[in-house]
Amino acid sequence: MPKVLISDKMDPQAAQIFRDRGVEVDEITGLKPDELIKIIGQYDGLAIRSATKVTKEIIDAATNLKAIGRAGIGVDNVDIPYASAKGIVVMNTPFGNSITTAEHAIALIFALARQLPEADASTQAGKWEKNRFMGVEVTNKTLGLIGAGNIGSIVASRALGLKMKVAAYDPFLTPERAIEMGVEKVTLDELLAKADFITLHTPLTDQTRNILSAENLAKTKKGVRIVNCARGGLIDEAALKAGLDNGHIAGAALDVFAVEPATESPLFGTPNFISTPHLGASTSEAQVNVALQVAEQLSDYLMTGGVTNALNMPSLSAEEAPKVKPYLALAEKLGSLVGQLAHDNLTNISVEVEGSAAELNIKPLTGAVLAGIMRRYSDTVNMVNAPFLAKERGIDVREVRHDREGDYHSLLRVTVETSRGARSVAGTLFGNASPRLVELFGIKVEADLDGRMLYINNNDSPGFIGSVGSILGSAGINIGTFHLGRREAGGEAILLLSVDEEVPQELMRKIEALPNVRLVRSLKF
Ligand SMILES: NC(=O)C1=CN([C@@H]2O[C@H](COP(=O)(O)OP(=O)(O)OC[C@H]3O[C@@H](n4cnc5c(N)ncnc54)[C@H](O)[C@@H]3O)[C@@H](O)[C@H]2O)C=CC1
Ligand SMILES: O=C(O)C(=O)COP(=O)(O)O
Repeated sequence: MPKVLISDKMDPQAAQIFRDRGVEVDEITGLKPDELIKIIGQYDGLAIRSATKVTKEIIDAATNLKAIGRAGIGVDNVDIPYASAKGIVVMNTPFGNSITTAEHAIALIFALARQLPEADASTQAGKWEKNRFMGVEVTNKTLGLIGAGNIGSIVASRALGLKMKVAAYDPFLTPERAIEMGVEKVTLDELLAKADFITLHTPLTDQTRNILSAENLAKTKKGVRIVNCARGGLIDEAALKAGLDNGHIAGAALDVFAVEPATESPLFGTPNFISTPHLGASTSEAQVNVALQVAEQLSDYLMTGGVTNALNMPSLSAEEAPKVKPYLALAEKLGSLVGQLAHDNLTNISVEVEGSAAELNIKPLTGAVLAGIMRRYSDTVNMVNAPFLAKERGIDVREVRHDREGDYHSLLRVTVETSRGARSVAGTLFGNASPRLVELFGIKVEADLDGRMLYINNNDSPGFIGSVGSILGSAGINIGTFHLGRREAGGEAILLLSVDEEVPQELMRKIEALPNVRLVRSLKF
């Protein structure tokens, strides 16, 4: 039974879903990194929010971990490249808390416009400072939206409802989408120059880090009010403090900080500064959404192989997964066969599907083929990290889907470029379930690729099979299955044998020394 650790505070429905789906679950929150390192090795899945930092050290200790599920959106607390290299799927729940976070941004816009927290504190202190708290209307003001994705779009629609004008800066926002959203697409400098309010809704990346730098804050309109419900690190906090102190910035509201938990900050106590402790996603509705989703996604992956919302792997629905699974096994076996036989540095790999295989999602199949091929470099390779390893090695991967009907109801073909030209292997599923090789380097040969095998490439000649059989037999090596194929009578032939134990080197050399032998290889599946 797979085992999952919930390491951040999550709605209890998450644990219930894991149990209902047959996944064992522990809920231990507030672990320090060294405490997490000690226990993470026993888990197949890890469910987190933003508090758990999944660093290289944690991943190195996570020797059984197959998937990390983020109950929320931002995954900057997970070292995704390292998780990918270790073959761990990283998933998030990209929509579950977006309305809630957008609403928090709108709440902070109003809180700034009317200085609600300070007015509240003053009133409750018995001061009744009616004249101190002069606010501004948001109607007809320009909201500068940095990042117009899921949350940014919801903020824009709410702001338009409040009769604000919305100017959006997002390099990936198309003019058509901007029209559909009812926003003006602008450059960052245009936004800084015209916005009365600025709200940030981008992930934290190398491009967005410090996007509101001291230099950019200086380009803003005097009296600007700034909201950040996205990620700390997008704003230069020291420059923000200076802007508030010198009156250029009329107000700022931060839900997120460069260092969290932010228990101290030069910003604390600054007039017109509002803060909340990373509450953007904290509503009962959003927390139920993300908890249910993450538990379902992780259980699907661990129990059926279904992949949803993964950031480092193609999606595969839970319905599709059982259909694709036998093809994944076939794809991996064909990849492994090619990897073991073509010893060149492979630079071009093509994966072709036809018949019923052509109706499937080809991406996971390609991942499995690559995993099979790359296994000769590393035994920790899997469908998640294989495409990354292939890319790292500069391998060009092509996927081809044929509509044509061939000799088989479905066919998967893997072709690699070698110094001796293109070499290709093909296979099918028997009874829709058992992977079967049907062609090896242009020669028709039907074989199961299982366990230990011996590949012999020879010139077709009488008595050859008998000599191989007697070499193995006299050494007490049992032959399980025997598969033959040849180009034409007397031409190039292939012998694929399954053997019950490893064939020692001296026997391999004996077979190599037989007349008409071109190549002998020991294979393992
Ligand atoms: N405070 C909180 O509790 C929460 C914070 N968030 C954060 O909100 C942020 C936005 O989330 P979503 O809208 O769901 O993400 P999203 O991926 O849907 O949208 C992000 C947008 O940023 C844009 N973008 C990327 N690079 C950019 C750049 N250099 N300049 C301008 N725009 C750029 C993208 O094109 C995309 O449209 C994320 O950082 C997420 O972690 C999300 C949920 C809760
Ligand atoms: O979903 C996100 O990106 C968030 O920032 C929410 O963080 P949280 O789950 O509340 O720790």
